[in-house]
Amino acid sequence: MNGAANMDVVVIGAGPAGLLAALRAGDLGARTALVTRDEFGGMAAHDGPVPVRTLAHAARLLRDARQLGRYGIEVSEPVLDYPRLLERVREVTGDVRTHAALREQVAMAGVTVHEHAGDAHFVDPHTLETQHGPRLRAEKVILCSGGVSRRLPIPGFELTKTHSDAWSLTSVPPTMVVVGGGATGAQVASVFAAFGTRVQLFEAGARILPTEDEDVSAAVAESFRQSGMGVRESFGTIERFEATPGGVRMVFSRDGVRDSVEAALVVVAVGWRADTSALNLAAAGVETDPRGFVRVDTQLRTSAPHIFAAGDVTGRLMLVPQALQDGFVAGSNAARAPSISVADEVSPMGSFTDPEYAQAGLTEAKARQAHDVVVAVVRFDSTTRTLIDGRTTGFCKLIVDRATRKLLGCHVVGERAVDLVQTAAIAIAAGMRVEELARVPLSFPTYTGVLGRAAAIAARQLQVDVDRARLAELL
Ligand SMILES: Cc1cc2nc3c(=O)[nH]c(=O)nc-3n(C[C@H](O)[C@H](O)[C@H](O)COP(=O)(O)OP(=O)(O)OC[C@H]3O[C@@H](n4cnc5c(N)ncnc54)[C@H](O)[C@@H]3O)c2cc1C
Ligand SMILES: NC(=O)c1ccc[n+]([C@@H]2O[C@H](COP(=O)([O-])OP(=O)(O)OC[C@H]3O[C@@H](n4cnc5c(N)ncnc54)[C@H](O)[C@@H]3O)[C@@H](O)[C@H]2O)c1
Repeated sequence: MNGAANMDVVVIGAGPAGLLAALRAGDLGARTALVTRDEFGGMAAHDGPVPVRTLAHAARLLRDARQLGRYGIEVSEPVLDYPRLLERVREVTGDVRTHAALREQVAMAGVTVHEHAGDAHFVDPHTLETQHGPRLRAEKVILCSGGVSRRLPIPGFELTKTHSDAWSLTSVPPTMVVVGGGATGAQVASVFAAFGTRVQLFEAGARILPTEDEDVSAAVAESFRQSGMGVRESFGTIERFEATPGGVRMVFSRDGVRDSVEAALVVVAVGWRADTSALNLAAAGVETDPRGFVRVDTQLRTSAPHIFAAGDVTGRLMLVPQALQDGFVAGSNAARAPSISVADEVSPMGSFTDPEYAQAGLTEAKARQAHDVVVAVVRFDSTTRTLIDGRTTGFCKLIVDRATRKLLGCHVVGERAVDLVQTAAIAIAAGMRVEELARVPLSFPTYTGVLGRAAAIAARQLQVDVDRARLAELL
């Protein structure tokens, strides 16, 4: 109709959720089209984890270089050439794009891909138009349009930046205020502090990283402060932003007392909202929840029965592995009668700050709400590998159910926290008892060994397998 190509399934957005949704629908034999505003890979590949992790890697290299003297290696003070670092970021995102296995698989599944199509929007519940691409008629639609930084309705907000502006800076700013101490804000603050920027991190809530275990928030804040970063929690309410000769001033107040802070750059990272403004969801009868995310049921069906949604646009756990799982579920359910649901699986997550932090399973506070728990903590200043590497900041905390002896949660601050926590996630997913984990002869001396030691300490507290567990306590 009206020259529109007829498809069984149209997927909007080629981030991780959209790629998996299109691949799955194509694999199941549905005539599938994938339309995306810009490039294949979405925010994840071009503006999120891949480029930000590249900046974080540069920050790590600087840290490592500054440690060389401790190991008898004399070099001059490292100097960062920011434009060259951005070249490296472009090279990495290009390589990831070229080698993305999903591109080939999507093509092999017979999916028609429309890259750089501009914004897609609904004309009616089954018809979509794109700015630069085709008009499509779809039996089923899967919304995978991701999210964008939340804006604050505050005078002068247009003077502020987001993490995305890192890609267009020509040099490292001398000073920076970061507003919002969640995963994005903490990462931006940590990376630019390592690059030599004097950073002040402002968090409205009582602690930075509010979804992490309380001990993790406290330890990361303490490390940030020790490194010279200003960390202001419960700082009050922002009144306005103003331009100054040297940058931007943020005026805020707390308990009736007005204060201000000024920096060359103010970066705001106060959360993520669904990227739905261009979609004209009203024409399709798709409802959003009070936070503005697309409302879905466990089979990822929206309020319109033939339209599904997956990934960040739903506002559930906003991470790449979850986007991929969502994509699989939505692609399966769109291509055939809805039959599978999103599972409530253990979701390891963490961030590449200095120090790194990561979690799998429940925080201690949440675990205590429903379980009688045993908690074992191993500090990084007492374990062999961390001492060898001179990385003695941090800890590994294991939370175990006293009755079942199963692992409920693992929280790590310190070097390689994100990798260490993966092993805990495997143990949690496998339903291992803590003494079983303590018995695994982990390699020595390793960061994962710290987890073995925490498991051994917990087993001793539970008085199980005490003699064998003692072996792991050497790690
Ligand atoms: C700074 C930062 C760091 C992060 N680090 C990590 C990390 O280390 N690990 C991790 O797991 N997660 C991380 N995340 C989160 C992760 O990037 C997201 O959870 C993930 O990208 C979500 O995938 P998605 O497919 O839902 O959406 P996206 O990756 O956002 O893709 C959505 C795509 O849809 C397109 N689109 C939007 N609207 C339209 C339209 N109307 N028409 C056509 N196309 C449209 C967009 O242009 C985009 O290409 C990070 C996020 C940020 C911001
Ligand atoms: N490494 C990673 O895995 C990674 C990195 C970045 C983002 N992400 C994902 O992206 C999503 C968005 O992350 P985010 O950090 O942008 O948002 P977020 O919602 O996780 O954190 C926003 C922070 O800003 C604070 N805040 C809110 N309003 C404020 C205000 N007016 N002034 C000061 N502070 C205010 C909040 O209390 C919170 O701490 C998260 O779900 C996260 O999982 C993941």
